[in-house]
Amino acid sequence: MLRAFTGSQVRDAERPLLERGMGRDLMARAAHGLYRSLVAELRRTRGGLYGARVTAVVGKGNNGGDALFALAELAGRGVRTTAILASGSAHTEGLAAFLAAGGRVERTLGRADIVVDAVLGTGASGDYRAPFPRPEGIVVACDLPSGVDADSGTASPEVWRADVTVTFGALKSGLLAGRGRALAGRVEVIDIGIGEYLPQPDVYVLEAEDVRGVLPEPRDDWQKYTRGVLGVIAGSDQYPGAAVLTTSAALATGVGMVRHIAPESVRRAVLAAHPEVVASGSPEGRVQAWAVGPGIGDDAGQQSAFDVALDSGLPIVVDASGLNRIPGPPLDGRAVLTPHAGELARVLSRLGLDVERPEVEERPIRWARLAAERLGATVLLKGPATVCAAPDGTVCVQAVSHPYLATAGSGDTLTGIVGALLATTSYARPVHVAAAAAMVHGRAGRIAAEGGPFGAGELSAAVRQAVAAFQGGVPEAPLGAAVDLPFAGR
Ligand SMILES: NC(=O)C1=CN([C@@H]2O[C@H](COP(=O)(O)OP(=O)(O)OC[C@H]3O[C@@H](n4cnc5c(N)ncnc54)[C@H](O)[C@@H]3O)[C@@H](O)[C@H]2O)[C@@H](O)CC1
Ligand SMILES: Nc1ncnc2c1ncn2[C@@H]1O[C@H](COP(=O)(O)OP(=O)(O)O)[C@@H](O)[C@H]1O
Repeated sequence: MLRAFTGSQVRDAERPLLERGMGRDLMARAAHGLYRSLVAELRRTRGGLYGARVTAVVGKGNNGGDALFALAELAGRGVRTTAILASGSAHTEGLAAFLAAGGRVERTLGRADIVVDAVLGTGASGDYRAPFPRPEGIVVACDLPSGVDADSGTASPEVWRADVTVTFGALKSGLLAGRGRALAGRVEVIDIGIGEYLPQPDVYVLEAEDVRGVLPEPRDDWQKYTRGVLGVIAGSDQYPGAAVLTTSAALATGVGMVRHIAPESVRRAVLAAHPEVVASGSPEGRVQAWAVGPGIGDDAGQQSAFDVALDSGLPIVVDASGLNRIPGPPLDGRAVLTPHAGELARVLSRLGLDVERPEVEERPIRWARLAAERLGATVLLKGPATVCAAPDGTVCVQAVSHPYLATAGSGDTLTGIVGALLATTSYARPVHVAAAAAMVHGRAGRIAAEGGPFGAGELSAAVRQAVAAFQGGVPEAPLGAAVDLPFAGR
């Protein structure tokens, strides 16, 4: 599991070392890490350092200092380096090292293979105005894209989109969610030796092996009931397709049985697609978990089935119109709610918090965490990155996804995946179940996208492949020191 921290958590972790006079060492490690990333980027894009030009736009703080020392190292390798002092002054020692190594200070952005954005890092406050429009070529952000808030991921309008962000000490929460995620590009974390001073993380990111730990491992002694039965309350005469999508996804994720509750016409549609489903008009028979809400609209029978499911005290995932029917807090700790930003804004408004969809999109971690704490349930907030928050404040952010997932019915698929995992993994925490489900869904989206755009009806086939890939332990992306945040800003 990767761990991410707020900007102030990282600054607090640096403090004991700064007090011991190690500030220069920390900056040297950060600068050397940035230098190495720039070398790798130059090798990747132009085959080597010979004849390369790198420009840094630097602010007056330590963020600019990091970049000046990094460029001094590059200059020592023969790279032509220029710096633009965005606020007229710069970190004194950094500038001296840069000039001594042959770097030049300019006023305008000329041609460069890479432009380093080092105006502001964790010391940013208030609105930021970039000194120039974003250059066309490769931008590498030093610690954070200047103007991105390290905690929330909110960003001033003019922030440059980075191709790569080289961040120091630890992954920052603001690079995982909100606009910060889209602006950061690929994120590389440089260890500067503050690990032992870091507190409890602000946010976690599940990796492939964590997802494997949540997925049930096939066992010889399984039988369909012990493996896990999922009750699905989905679909109505108005929205029959949602029931097909939810049950398809649950079956593809793997369950002992799906019991489906819906009006007759919907049951017929589900049975035509999946004859193995056990269907009835009202909740009956035992289940280990419930998936409730997709396509139930205002169907009175489905709504009272929902009440039965809620009263059962079993693990439950609630989506779509089901979210309008959740009772006030506290909910059962095993409940998982799966709103998108608009739905979460409505849920929060019912709790007396006046918030609109754009605010939720801007600070997804904050609002998901607040909703989970207030409701006493796990909240899975959907969007380009999926934020899963537990009532105790634990948050997981999963960014493996594909923009083609933004298609009608893709959320119904996710509900089926969450439901299947709730029914079959009694040992995992709901917040980890939710995050693992988001990973399966996101990876399925990527697999499906290999063949071009798709409708949600085609997603379940890819869900099976995603589950198989996680069970086989195939890493999705270079996770660990480098965090791949796919499609960010592209
Ligand atoms: N603290 C440390 O020991 C280390 C810090 N490091 C680097 O230092 C950075 C933090 O350095 P600083 O605390 O000097 O802060 P920054 O370099 O992020 O910027 C602070 C300066 O920018 C100004 N400023 C703030 N918001 C602004 C805005 N919206 N528009 C214009 N100017 C604004 C401030 O007045 C201040 O002078 C980190 O991001 C990281 O890059 C690294 O060198 C590792 C070690
Ligand atoms: N831009 C995007 N990039 C990647 N995934 C997205 C994006 N937008 C939405 N998603 C994902 O697609 C799904 C959409 O769910 P939802 O909005 O509930 O759709 P529906 O209600 O039509 O089923 C969610 O899992 C969400 O995280």
